[in-house]
Amino acid sequence: MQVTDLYVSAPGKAILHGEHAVVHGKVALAVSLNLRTYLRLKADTFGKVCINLPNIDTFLSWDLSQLKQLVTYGKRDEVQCLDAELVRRLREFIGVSNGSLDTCSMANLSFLYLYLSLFGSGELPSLTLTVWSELPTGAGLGSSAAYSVCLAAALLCASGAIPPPLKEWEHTARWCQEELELINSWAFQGEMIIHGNPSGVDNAVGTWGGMLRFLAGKIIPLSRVPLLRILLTNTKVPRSTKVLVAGVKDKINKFPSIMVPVLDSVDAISCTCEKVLSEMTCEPITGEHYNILEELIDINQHHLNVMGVGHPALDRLCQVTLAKGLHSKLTGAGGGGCGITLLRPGAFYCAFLNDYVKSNLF
Ligand SMILES: Nc1ncnc2c1ncn2[C@@H]1O[C@H](COP(=O)(O)OP(=O)(O)O)[C@@H](O)[C@H]1O
Ligand SMILES: C[C@@](O)(CCOP(=O)(O)O)CC(=O)O
Ligand SMILES: [Mg+2]
Repeated sequence: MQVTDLYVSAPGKAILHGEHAVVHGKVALAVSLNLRTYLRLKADTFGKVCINLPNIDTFLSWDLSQLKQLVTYGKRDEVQCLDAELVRRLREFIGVSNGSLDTCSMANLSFLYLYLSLFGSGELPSLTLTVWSELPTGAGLGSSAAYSVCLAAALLCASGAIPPPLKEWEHTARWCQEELELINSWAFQGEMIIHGNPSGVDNAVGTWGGMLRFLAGKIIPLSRVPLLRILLTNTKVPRSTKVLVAGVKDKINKFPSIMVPVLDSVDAISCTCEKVLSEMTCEPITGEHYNILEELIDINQHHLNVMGVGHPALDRLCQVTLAKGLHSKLTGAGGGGCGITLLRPGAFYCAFLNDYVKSNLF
């Protein structure tokens, strides 16, 4: 089977409010970043599938004849849950245990899962896939989702399920809503392999971009939002979303009467933030709007510490920025990774920021 060469890309994201709580059915507000993951798919004739992942030093290839033995059915259309048997066979094939957090194994597993699910036991195409990113891997900016969205979009195009992103005579093109939903649902499968129990907010931002409200799988684009200046700081402390999400679940199971109100409070923070943002688009922006946004950031950061996903490096970010009157919280899964700091309009902060924050700025 011959496929056509193509390029796709997907953005990373920052969660303003609602990380972790969103996994348990609460509201999250998230926005796409101008840091993207890019994928190039090239057709080959060597009877192999090759994957080049320079960000994680992974360059691998598999013979199509080996891969064919792993599937026993046709293309999968049902994309609500993972095919546990295929995951088990793939784990055995690449030699990775169920509890493994190895970056490279997770990236390979999600790629092979999507490739084999989308092409099935029919004719498997020989291709080389190269994926590279401007996003830091494993730092809370949704690199796993941007990776999964790129894989899903490229492999769906290659399998003919959706049209190619650009035709020769077009300068820009858009997939229709139905096609984007298909990309999103397959990207969610990739996230399930990497995260274990994702909410779906990251792959939704990776697929649609912009700012959105996410609640239990329901995606509402927020088109009327004020321009906010947000500083991203990477503590460079490595962590795994999968481990952090599982830790929060354990805590909820252990102390339901203590943790459920915390999740409800995060939900209320997201809703209040959404309301303030909407007010800021229809009335003159005042210092009071910023005061509320800053208080919400502080309260949420405390809640995230209660959930057990803080880190001394994130505390340091909060202290250093607060000394300059700025408010910060972690973004994404926490445990290290990145934090966001809200900047007020019209001020030049950079010169005042401590070396700790300056050296970790994007
Ligand atoms: N550019 C990339 N190339 C290959 N794999 C990637 C890339 N970006 C992310 N991944 C996969 O996503 C995992 C990180 O996901 P996660 O822990 O959720 O962090 P993040 O906050 O960046 O999404 C990596 O271990 C890797 O398997
Ligand atoms: C913690 C969580 O809310 C966001 C995780 O984001 P990231 O993988 O750390 O970029 C998990 C999820 O929503 O699936
Ligand atoms: Mg992730």
